[in-house]
Amino acid sequence: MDTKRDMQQKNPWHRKLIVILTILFIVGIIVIVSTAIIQNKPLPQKMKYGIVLDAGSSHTSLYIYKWPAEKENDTGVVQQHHACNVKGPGISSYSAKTDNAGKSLSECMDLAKTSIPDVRHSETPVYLGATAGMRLLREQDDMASENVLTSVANTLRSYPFKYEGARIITGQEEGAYGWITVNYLQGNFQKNSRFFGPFQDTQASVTLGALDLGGASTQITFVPQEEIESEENSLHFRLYGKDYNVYTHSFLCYGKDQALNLTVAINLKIDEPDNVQENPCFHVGYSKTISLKNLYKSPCTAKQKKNLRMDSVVLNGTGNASKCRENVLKIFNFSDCTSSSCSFNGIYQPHIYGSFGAFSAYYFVMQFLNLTTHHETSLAKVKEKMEYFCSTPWASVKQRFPTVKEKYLSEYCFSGNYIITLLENGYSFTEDNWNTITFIKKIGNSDAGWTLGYMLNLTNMIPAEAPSSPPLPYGGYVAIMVIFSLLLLALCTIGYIFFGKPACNSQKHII
Ligand SMILES: Nc1nc2c(ncn2[C@@H]2O[C@H](COP(=O)(O)OP(=O)(O)OP(=O)(O)O)[C@@H](O)[C@H]2O)c(=O)[nH]1
Ligand SMILES: [Ca+2]
Repeated sequence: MDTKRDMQQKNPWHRKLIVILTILFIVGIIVIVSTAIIQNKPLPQKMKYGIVLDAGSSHTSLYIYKWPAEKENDTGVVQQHHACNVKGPGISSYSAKTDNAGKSLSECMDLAKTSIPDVRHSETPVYLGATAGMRLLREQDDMASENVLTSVANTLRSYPFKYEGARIITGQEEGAYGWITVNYLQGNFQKNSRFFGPFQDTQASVTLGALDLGGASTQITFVPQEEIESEENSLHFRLYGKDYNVYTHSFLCYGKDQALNLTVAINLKIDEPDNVQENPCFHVGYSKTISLKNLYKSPCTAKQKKNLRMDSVVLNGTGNASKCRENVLKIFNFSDCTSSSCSFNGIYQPHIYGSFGAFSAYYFVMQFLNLTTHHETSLAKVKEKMEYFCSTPWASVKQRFPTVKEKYLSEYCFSGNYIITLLENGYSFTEDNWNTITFIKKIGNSDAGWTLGYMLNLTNMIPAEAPSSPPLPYGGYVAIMVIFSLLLLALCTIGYIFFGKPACNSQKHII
């Protein structure tokens, strides 16, 4: 009995109960904290997908984008998942056999079907946007352009995706969406764009201008320092709570393929001896016969049509970069400016301002010519390199680059000189601001181009206002939970030490 009483005095039942309760309490806290942490841990994310087909003048590309479903409106979350180059020419080349335009897309569309999970197919939007090649075909033959669009639409509808339309986008849209793409990918809209009470800065963040050089048209888009004078070149955006006034212009016929045709046509002399044109934009030893029917077929060159007795002309390269630029310059008209400043052909352009990203053919050409590292390459150096490259005989060029497609290789001399002329004489870039241009293909994993901006806009993924509060990052959440539970534990221990013991003692007395 004494031993039992001793035991009871040493280890009274309520003391045991307190210990058990404390253990249960601590275990409970651990369970609650762990559950809360696990619940808040980003679960395997549900991804959404979108498909955009860029039906350009020279070829069609299909882009698949993906983004986490819950973060739809955060900037910078949409990424390129996959890209596919359609075999064959652009859809406008199928004007005589319009059924084949749709068929040409099947291979890439089949690929899209396998690269997007089946369960997502029905909710995945698919858009086709056609650019300058189709704008020209519509000018030439409205019916044929309609038939081509019907053909591609029928093919797209035959897939399990959510068909959202096939249309010719305007040059203004092409410029605008290219600008949105590069700035979205650069994260420029995100910078300082969260909404913190009434003090949000509505001043637009610094953005990157967009230079796009296609086969049939070219776009320039940027936020100028001065006010934009012409409404038709002006875009107003409110993105993430900031206002942007953007200048854009698309020059139809000034893509590099149409510009080459235009340069040949303008420099063609009626009394060309033996139907031969000495052409400084091609290498010495290079010779190419072009049919005049083809040359004048496009609305871009139709106005240049001369009364020639011959059917074709032979272009014989003379390989001279500065003479090439003199020839190219003739396709630009620098008179007839009715605004305070113009680029060319009487088109208003504010002064060049800020930094630029130049993509598409700007990149293909400058990358091949090794002229993309502009920080070391001045405009004078670029011209010097062009002089050397163009004067290299065609046989040597071919020998040096045996794997490069002959069509591309033969045109780099023209293309490089065209790019210099367009940027320097057309848009008024100078030696001083040449280094503000970066030649880019991709930003992160995504290609620079208008397609991403087009999809972001059509799926309403860029909100006008900034998200109201920054979400707590996962790490921060874990830290807060741990600190909170440690505090609770400390309080518990203190409580037990100060109040638990006297309570035990007093109970001891009672018993
Ligand atoms: N060197 C080189 N040239 C290319 C390559 N891909 C396309 N091009 C050429 O670059 C020019 C522009 O190509 P894109 O930007 O695809 O033009 P596009 O979208 O078809 O034409 P637009 O409808 O005017 O935008 C065309 O003359 C193409 O033939 C490439 O990989 N290397
Ligand atoms: Ca293009």
